[in-house]
Amino acid sequence: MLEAKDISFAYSGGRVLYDGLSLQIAPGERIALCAPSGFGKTTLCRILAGYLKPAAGSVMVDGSPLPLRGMCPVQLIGQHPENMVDPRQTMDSMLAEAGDTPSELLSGLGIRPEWRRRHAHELSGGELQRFCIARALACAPRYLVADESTAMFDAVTQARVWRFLMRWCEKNGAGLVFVSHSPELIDHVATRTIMLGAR
Ligand SMILES: Nc1ncnc2c1ncn2[C@@H]1O[C@H](COP(=O)(O)OP(=O)(O)OP(=O)(O)O)[C@@H](O)[C@H]1O
Repeated sequence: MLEAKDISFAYSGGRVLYDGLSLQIAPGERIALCAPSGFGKTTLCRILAGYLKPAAGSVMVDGSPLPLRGMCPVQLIGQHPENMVDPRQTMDSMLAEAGDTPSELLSGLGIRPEWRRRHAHELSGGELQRFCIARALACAPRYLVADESTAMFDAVTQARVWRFLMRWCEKNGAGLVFVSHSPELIDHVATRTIMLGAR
């Protein structure tokens, strides 16, 4: 179980985004996080994956806090892949950090072999995002957090990537938390919806 317990958070000088927020995500669930723009969906995604520390409360996986180092069981796929990679690394060396990347991950995400020798600036946003997704999955996470992660793809690629992600989660018993502004996508993917700010 991925559990956020009594989370409170405000950016320095900003308003309180949550005060005592709790949620639980079971393995195999696919949760859509919904709220109007600016309510703190991205911030919550970053807290759930250990990128931001809440002012109060905790994030636990199966009763243990997220590890301070080593592979995190909650992997974040962000909105801006260029912020998630080291510009000095080729895609192959970036992937190597996650250990061996199974070839079916690369083929399933439509990654072409010739892209692997390139640096981030030599790829389109969508091509780079496929590597970020591959790296996240190669870490064998228990939970995936996808923050508007497919908005840069054309409709066909978006459908292909979601089909792949849903199958991967099902096969590996992983839970998924995702943010999207598309009601169609939420309808298609989510097993449950959480409204941020709902009382
Ligand atoms: N690093 C930061 N420092 C200060 N304030 C921030 C920072 N990042 C985000 N904010 C503010 O925190 C609030 C929540 O931002 P967040 O990106 O989490 O919202 P969101 O619900 O994901 O929005 P959107 O749907 O537009 O992507 C916003 O008002 C934003 O301006």
